Amino acid sequence: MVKTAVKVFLRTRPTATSGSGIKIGQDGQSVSVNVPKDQSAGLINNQQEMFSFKFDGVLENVSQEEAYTTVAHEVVDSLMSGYNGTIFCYGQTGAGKTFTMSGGNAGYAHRGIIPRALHHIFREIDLRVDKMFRVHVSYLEIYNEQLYDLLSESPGTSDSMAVLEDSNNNAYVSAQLRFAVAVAVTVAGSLILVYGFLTDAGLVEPCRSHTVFTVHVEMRTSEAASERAILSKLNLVDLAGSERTKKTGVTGQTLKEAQFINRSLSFLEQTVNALSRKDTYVPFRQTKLTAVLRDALGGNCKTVMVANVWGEPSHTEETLSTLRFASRVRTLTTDLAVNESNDPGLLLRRYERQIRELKQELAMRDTLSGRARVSYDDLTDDELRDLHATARRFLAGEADAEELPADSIKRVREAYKALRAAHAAMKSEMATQLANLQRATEDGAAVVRDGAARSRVAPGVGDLDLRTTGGFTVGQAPLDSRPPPPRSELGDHSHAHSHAPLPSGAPSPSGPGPALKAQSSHHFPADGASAYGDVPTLDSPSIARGSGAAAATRLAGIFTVPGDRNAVFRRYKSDFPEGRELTAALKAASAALRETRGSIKSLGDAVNGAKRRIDELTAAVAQRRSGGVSAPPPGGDAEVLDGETYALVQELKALKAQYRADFDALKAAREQLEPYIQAVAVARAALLEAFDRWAATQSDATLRRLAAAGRNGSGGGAPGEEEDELDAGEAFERMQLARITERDPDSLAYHSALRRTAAGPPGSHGMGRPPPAGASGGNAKAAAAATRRMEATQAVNRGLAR
Ligand SMILES: Nc1ncnc2c1ncn2[C@@H]1O[C@H](COP(=O)(O)OP(=O)(O)OP(=O)(O)O)[C@@H](O)[C@H]1O
Repeated sequence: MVKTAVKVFLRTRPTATSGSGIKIGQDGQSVSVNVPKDQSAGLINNQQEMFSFKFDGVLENVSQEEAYTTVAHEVVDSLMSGYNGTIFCYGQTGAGKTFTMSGGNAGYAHRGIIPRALHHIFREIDLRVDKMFRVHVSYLEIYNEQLYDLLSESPGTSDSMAVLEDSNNNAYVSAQLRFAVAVAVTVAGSLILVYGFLTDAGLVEPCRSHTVFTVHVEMRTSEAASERAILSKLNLVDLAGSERTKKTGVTGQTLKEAQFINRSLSFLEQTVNALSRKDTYVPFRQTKLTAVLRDALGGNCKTVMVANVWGEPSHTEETLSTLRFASRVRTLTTDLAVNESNDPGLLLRRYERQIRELKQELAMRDTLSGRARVSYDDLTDDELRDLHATARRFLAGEADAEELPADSIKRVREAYKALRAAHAAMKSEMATQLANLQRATEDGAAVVRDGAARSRVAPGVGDLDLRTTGGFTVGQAPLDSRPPPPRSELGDHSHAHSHAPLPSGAPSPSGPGPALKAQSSHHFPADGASAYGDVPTLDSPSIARGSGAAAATRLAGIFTVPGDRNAVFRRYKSDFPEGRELTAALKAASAALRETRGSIKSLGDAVNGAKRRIDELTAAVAQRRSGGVSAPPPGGDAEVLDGETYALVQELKALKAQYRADFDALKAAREQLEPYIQAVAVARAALLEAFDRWAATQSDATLRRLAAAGRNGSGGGAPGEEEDELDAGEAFERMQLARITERDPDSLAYHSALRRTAAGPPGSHGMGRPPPAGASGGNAKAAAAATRRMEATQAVNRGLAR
C-alpha cells in the first residue's frame, strides 16, 4: 500500500466579462479571490475581501488536450499498471464539468477526458504486445437518489442495483451491465464507437444527475501465465452542479432535482470533512454518491478532482464555495495497491500448470537416472484395492515387503495408509478375541472356584489367584519357584529323550514318582505353549503342583500306562461340563496367542529380511569404496560417490531407518504378547487344577472305566484332538522312531518289534481291563534298556570309526 494525496486542479470557464475577481499566482498553483465589500453594510464593515487557496494546478484558458495531459494522463498510466483511478469534476451548474469530462460538440478537438482516456488506454494496449487485455465499460447515473444503468436496454431504475463492497473493500454496483470493448478494434474505431455511445446516452448534454463512467481493465502478463490477472478500473465522474434555488428561482421538478443534488453534495462535503479530520465515523453510506465514491475518497484509488468555477462576478459566492470544498479534498490521502485477481478458476489453472511442469520434470529425471517409467498419478480404485489386499497379506506374513510399492512417494504413502488400515482392522479383531478370552477365563475361574469350594481340604490352598496374571495363592507354588530337577536324574536337555519314560511307580518321598520326574524334563515354554499342543496332558509338570500332586500320585498308582491317564483326562474334558468349559477357555486363549504370534512372526521375518539386505548393501558399498570406485579425492574432504554407490548408500540409509522402525515395532509387539501368554497359563492351570480336584472325588473303578472308554475312543475330543493330546510316552516313542530312522534306518524293524513286545499283546490294555501291575512298566524298561544299548553300541562304533 502506498499513501497518495488526492490531487486537485482548478479549471475556470472563460468569462464574457472582464474582472472576474479570480487571480492566479505566478507559481500556477495559488489562487486568490477578491470579494468586494458589500457597501450596504455601512461604514464599519469587517467583511473579508481576499481569499487565498492553493491547488496542484490551475487550468485557465487551456485546451482540452492540455487539460487531459495535466489532469488525467498520469491516472490513466497508473490504470494500465494495475491501479484504480478516479477523476471527478465538481462545481456549480454551468461551470464546465461536462465540458471537461466529456467534451463539447463543436469539434474533435473539444473532446473531453472520457474519449481521450479511452484513446490513451487503447494506444497503450496496442503498444504492450507482451500482455493480454480485456476492457469493459459501465455507465451509472444517480438521479434523485436512484441508480440507473445507462447501458441497460430497459430504461428506469432496477431494485437489484445497489452499491456494495467486494472482498477487497472496493465499492461496486451490483447488477450493473458492463459493455465489452473489443481490443481488436482500432484505436480510432473504438473512440468513434464510445464517443458515439456517449452522445447517444446524452452524456454530452447538460444533465441534472451525477454520472459515473467506468473503464474496467483486466491485464494478463502473457498467454502462458494467463492464470494471473490484474484488475483495475477508472471512474470518470461528472457530478451534477450545485444550485442556489432561491437565486435561480426554480420550481417544480427542477426544484426537486436541485434539492436532491444539493443534499447529496452536502453529504459529500460532510464525508470529505470527516475524512479530513480523520474522524472514526465517515458517513459514506448516507447517499448513493458517497457510497460510489468511497474508494476515491479514502480507499485504494488514485484520485484527481477538477474544481470547475465560472468566474463571473455574479457567481463569486458559488466560486468561493467550490474553492473551499476543493481545498478540503486536497487534504485527503488514499492507499494505493495493485489489484490482483483472486478468482479461484485462475488459481486452479495456475496450480494445474505447475503440476504439469513438475510431472514433466520428474519424468525427465526418471529417464536420466534410468528408472523404469514411474506413475505419479493417483492410484485407481483397482490399484488401491490390490494394495490393501497386499498390505493385509504382508501383515499376516503371506507377502514379502517387495510386493509393496516403493517407486514413488505417493505410492509409498498409500502403502503406509493401507498398512495402517490393515493393522487397525487386525487390532480390532484381536481386541474382540481378547475380550472373549477374558470372559471365558473368568467363567472358567468361576467354575474352578466353585469346584474348590466344594472339595476344599484347607481353605485357600491351591486356589488360583486371578487378580494377578496367573499367579497362585498361598499353598500353591508358582511354576518358576520349583527347584530344577537334579541333573543326574534328568540329564541335560539333549539327553532327556534318550531315556525311556519310566512309568512305574511308587511315589517318592521327595515328590512325584520317577515317571513324573522324567517327564518334567519336557520343556514348558515360557510363552505358555505346550510341547504337545494347546491342551495339556497329565504329563505336564503342573499336575504335580499343590494339592493336585496328591491326585497325580493317586492316578499314577491306578494307571501304570501314561496313555490311560490321558484317556481319563480326555473323558473329563469332553464329558463333564466343567472340563468342557475350561477346555474351551484354554483353546480360545491358545488360539488368540497363536494368532498374535503369527503377526509377530511376519514382523520378525521383515526385520530379518531387512537385516540381511543391510548386510548385503553394506558389503557392496564397502567393496565399491575399497575398489576405488568412490574413493575420496586426493586432498579433498568429502568423498565423491559415483551414481551407483550413491544409490546404494541412499538405499542403505532408508533401509536402516526402516529396520529400526520395524525392530521397535517387533519389540513392542513382543511386549504385547505377554498378556496372551499369561492368559494361556491361567487357563491351563485352571483346567489341570479342576481335573485334579475332580479326580480326587472319583472312585478308582470309575477312573478305570473312563480310562478304558477313552482308550477305545468311545468318547471325548474332537477329531484331530488326539494329536494335540499325545501323551508323553507316545510322544517319546515317536521321537525315538524319528531318531532311529535318521541314524540307523536298518534297525527300524528291530526297534519296532521290541516296542510291540514291551507294550504287550494287542488289546491287553483294552476292553476295560487294566494291565497287570508292573507289566507295562517292565516292558517299557526293557525297551528303554534296548535303546540305550543300541545307542551305546552306535556311539562306540562312531568313536572307533573316528
Ligand atoms: N473551458 C471551457 N471552454 C469553452 N467552453 C466551455 C468551457 N467550460 C464550459 N464551457 C461551456 O459552458 C457551457 C456549460 O458547460 P457544461 O455543460 O460543461 O457545465 P456543467 O458544469 O456541466 O453544467 P451542469 O452542472 O448544469 O451540467 C457549455 O456550453 C460549454 O461548452
